[in-house]
Amino acid sequence: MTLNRKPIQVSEAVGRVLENVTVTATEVVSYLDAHGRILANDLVATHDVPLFTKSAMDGFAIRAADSKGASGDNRVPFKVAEEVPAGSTSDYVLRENEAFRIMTGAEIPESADTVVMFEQAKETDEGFTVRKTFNPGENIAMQGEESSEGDIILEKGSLINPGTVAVLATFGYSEVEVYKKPVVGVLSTGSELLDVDEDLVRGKIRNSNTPMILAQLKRAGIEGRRYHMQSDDLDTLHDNMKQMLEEVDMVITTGGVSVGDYDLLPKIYDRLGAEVLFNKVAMRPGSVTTVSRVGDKFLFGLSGNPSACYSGFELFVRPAVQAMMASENVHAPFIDAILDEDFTKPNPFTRFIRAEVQYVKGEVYAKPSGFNKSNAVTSIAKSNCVIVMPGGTRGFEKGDAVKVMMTDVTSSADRFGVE
Ligand SMILES: Nc1nc2c(c(=O)[nH]1)N[C@H]1C(S)=C(S)[C@@H](COP(=O)(O)OP(=O)(O)OC[C@H]3O[C@@H](n4cnc5c(N)ncnc54)[C@H](O)[C@@H]3O)O[C@H]1N2
Ligand code: MOO
Ligand SMILES: [Mg+2]
Repeated sequence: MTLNRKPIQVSEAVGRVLENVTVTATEVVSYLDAHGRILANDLVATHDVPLFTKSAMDGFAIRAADSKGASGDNRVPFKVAEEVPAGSTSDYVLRENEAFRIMTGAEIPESADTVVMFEQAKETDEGFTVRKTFNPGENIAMQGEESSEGDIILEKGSLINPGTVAVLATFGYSEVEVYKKPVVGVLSTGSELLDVDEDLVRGKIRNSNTPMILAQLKRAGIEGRRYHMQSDDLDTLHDNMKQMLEEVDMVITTGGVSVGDYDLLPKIYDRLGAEVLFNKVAMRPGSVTTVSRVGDKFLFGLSGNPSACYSGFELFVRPAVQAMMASENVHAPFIDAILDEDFTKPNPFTRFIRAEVQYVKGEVYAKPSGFNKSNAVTSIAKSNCVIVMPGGTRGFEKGDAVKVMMTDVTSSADRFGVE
């Protein structure tokens, strides 16, 4: 184990992780299970949308020419010849001043070319009258106006969102080829750790990292596999991790990556013959975060301190998981915000501060979410983002511009966004 590790910049560390990604194989899933997955092929339109020229309104379909010259003083009368509800069609050919009573979504019969909304017509015993000249195409959705058969609607690598699911259904794709979700194993190390339902005893604490990471994986759309936490015993830990490597595509451990007598991960990477991509990053917290590789499998050695562990996941694991599924957009959104309270500590390394973003009158404010040391756990719970302060900077003051990495886009303002 080397005590003098050489720190690399965060961006370089992220880059090294992404360079080493192996994309997962693909599988075919039901369109109903496809949300959150990544398309393995271009999604191609199997027909025009709209599929046929249809009424966009409830009203009357007429020949526009028949309304010529209509005005308030000279209302032009129409007679209803047939009804066309949505889902029905008609081959009836309109004669002069005849109309279809037609509903939104119904196919426009060949002989009609415009639709008079109910609100634009005055109903009479025989039909209705209009008070203006209609142009062809009014209140009509034209076949193919949105997209044409053969169009690429979404490219390979796109995230399947609820709209994509609707597109799959539109085009009759009941199944879709997507990239497999990596199988991710999570193992916390530390002889001080107890399980959630164990009684606290002197010198011990409950394991909060494993469940936190399982939740972070869930937020990234992955069902992680929980491994039972391990004491700091070299042989057992080694054997367990070797076994894990046979069962999963990616191993996440927490704790034991620093330079303490019982920080065993460096020795285990050695024994496993892992290629260490980096073991020191110029960041706080989580400077000892270590990422290595055995074959095409990543081992993420996250720091044991909860805040460092959390940030390490968001910075390195989340993009890696996305990239393994061939996502085009692997990074969290970074936004500009106004710092909402003084932060006086200098930042020799890039600093990540769990924080809360709020939108106030069109401005974005970010405020540290409480006690924020590496060992903090409560500030993670109150955060929806992480403030990034570049290395080599002095303290920041309230009102300064800062960069913010969003972690939780489901968080929202306390009021509805429009009056
Ligand atoms: N001589 C030095 N000592 C330390 C350094 C250093 O550079 N030189 N770095 C410090 C920093 S910074 C950090 S961060 C920690 C990293 O420690 P490890 O990643 O080796 O993690 P552990 O030693 O196992 O645990 C650290 C801390 O976190 C608690 N912990 C661990 N696992 C969990 C868990 N699953 N749930 C909740 N809490 C957990 C553990 O009890 C310790 O308090 O090293 C510093 N030391
Ligand atoms: O690695 Mo530690 O979390 O920098 O404070
Ligand atoms: Mg340690």
